[in-house]
Amino acid sequence: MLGRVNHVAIAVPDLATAAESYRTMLGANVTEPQALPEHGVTVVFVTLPNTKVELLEPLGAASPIAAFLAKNPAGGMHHICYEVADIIAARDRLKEAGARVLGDGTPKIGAHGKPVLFLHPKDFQGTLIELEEV
Ligand SMILES: CC[C@@H](C(=O)O)C(=O)SCCNC(=O)CCNC(=O)[C@H](O)C(C)(C)COP(=O)(O)OP(=O)(O)OC[C@H]1O[C@@H](n2cnc3c(N)ncnc32)[C@H](O)[C@@H]1OP(=O)(O)O
Ligand SMILES: [Co+2]
Repeated sequence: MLGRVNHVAIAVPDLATAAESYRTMLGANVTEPQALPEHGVTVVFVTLPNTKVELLEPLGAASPIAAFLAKNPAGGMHHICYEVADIIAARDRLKEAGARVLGDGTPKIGAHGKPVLFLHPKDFQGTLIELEEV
């Protein structure tokens, strides 16, 4: 069911500082900020030869990452995104297996313009999983 790792996401308290650190300290190629109010985050992507790193900061008062940053004020690894060919089939298989699909189960359009869903971290070894249909 799982394809490539599309991205690994790091929640950060300040996106500009984090992006600059990747550019100057790590010599990385970092995209410009993308505000995604429907997700409650602003993101940049660090482009790598084999995958991406998504740096994200809260956007708006109801950001889903606010509680995470309250617990991890310096930031930290937030989620891993796996690619799937058919997100509805993946969702239904996971629900059948007893996994909690977050939200109402309807995929949202993610940062790459593709449908995404999230799976509860408590069902996957303490790791928040995002699925992106490619
Ligand atoms: C940019 C768009 C898109 C893309 O295209 O890439 C994105 O990536 S958007 C990214 C932001 N959106 C989301 O994260 C949506 C899914 N997340 C959620 O629905 C919530 O964050 C959550 C996972 C349900 C947690 O909600 P929260 O308000 O933090 O609830 P709790 O504080 O009660 O947490 C419950 C429990 O889970 C632990 N937790 C929370 N977040 C994570 C995490 N990222 N990784 C691992 N564990 C996490 C939290 O510590 C609690 O555990 P206990 O304290 O042991 O109960
Ligand atoms: Co993501």
